[in-house]
Amino acid sequence: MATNITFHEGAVTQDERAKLLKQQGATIWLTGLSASGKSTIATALEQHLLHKGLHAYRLDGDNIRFGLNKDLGFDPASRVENIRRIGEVSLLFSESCALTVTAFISPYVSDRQLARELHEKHKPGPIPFIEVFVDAPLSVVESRDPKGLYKKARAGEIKEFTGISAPYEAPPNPEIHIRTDEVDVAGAVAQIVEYLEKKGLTSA
Ligand SMILES: Nc1ncnc2c1ncn2[C@@H]1O[C@H](COP(=O)(O)OS(=O)(=O)O)[C@@H](OP(=O)(O)O)[C@H]1O
Ligand SMILES: Nc1ncnc2c1ncn2[C@@H]1O[C@H](COP(=O)(O)OP(=O)(O)O)[C@@H](O)[C@H]1O
Repeated sequence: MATNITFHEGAVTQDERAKLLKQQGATIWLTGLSASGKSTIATALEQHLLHKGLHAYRLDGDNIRFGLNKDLGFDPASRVENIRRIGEVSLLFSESCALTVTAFISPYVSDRQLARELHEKHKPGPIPFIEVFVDAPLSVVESRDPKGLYKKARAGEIKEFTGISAPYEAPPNPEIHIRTDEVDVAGAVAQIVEYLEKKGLTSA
């Protein structure tokens, strides 16, 4: 038996897509030093949103630096290109109405600003870009050192390591500022979810 297809005129608009999927997309852009808690918070946030029935998707080193961006290292030009591509990919996911959570150091203000502009100047309408500063002092992240990278960086075994021998430019005006040396993971996720709720981004 032939499948009955209903044809609709023209290409789907952003508003139609959001109505059909009962969800608006947004990019939740986590930035911070290595071991500040980006991946831990992004994973917990993704879980929370999915269990609320929302389409959430996390982009982090595991699915980007080992795939799309496996040609890139950690010199300044590579980091710029890394963040440029991630900005483009997160825009596509958010355009498809996902709540997209990115977890990259993204050390330069100018690159995060370019990612923001890509979302805010999006045609036919802006896509929310929410910058989240995942913040903890260097002394704290260095004492966490879950992968032993700070130790290696101090020993000179890793060159251009963020916070030790490469710069990290803190966001001067993030939408959300989380101090992970003061709040636990649940508290951090709650801070982001409250913001999303206030902006009407969590009502499926
Ligand atoms: N030189 C140097 N500097 C910083 N980080 C390094 C470096 N070499 C490897 N790593 C590991 O790569 C992770 C950071 O990748 P990102 O894509 O987030 O970096 S960036 O945004 O392009 O700066 C980072 O992971 P996280 O600890 O999850 O942040 C490190 O594990
Ligand atoms: N409040 C917190 N939020 C997130 N992670 C925390 C917090 N307190 C301690 N941690 C720990 O800090 C480490 C952060 O590692 P990770 O999430 O991989 O950071 P990043 O992705 O920024 O490199 C984890 O071992 C995590 O359990």
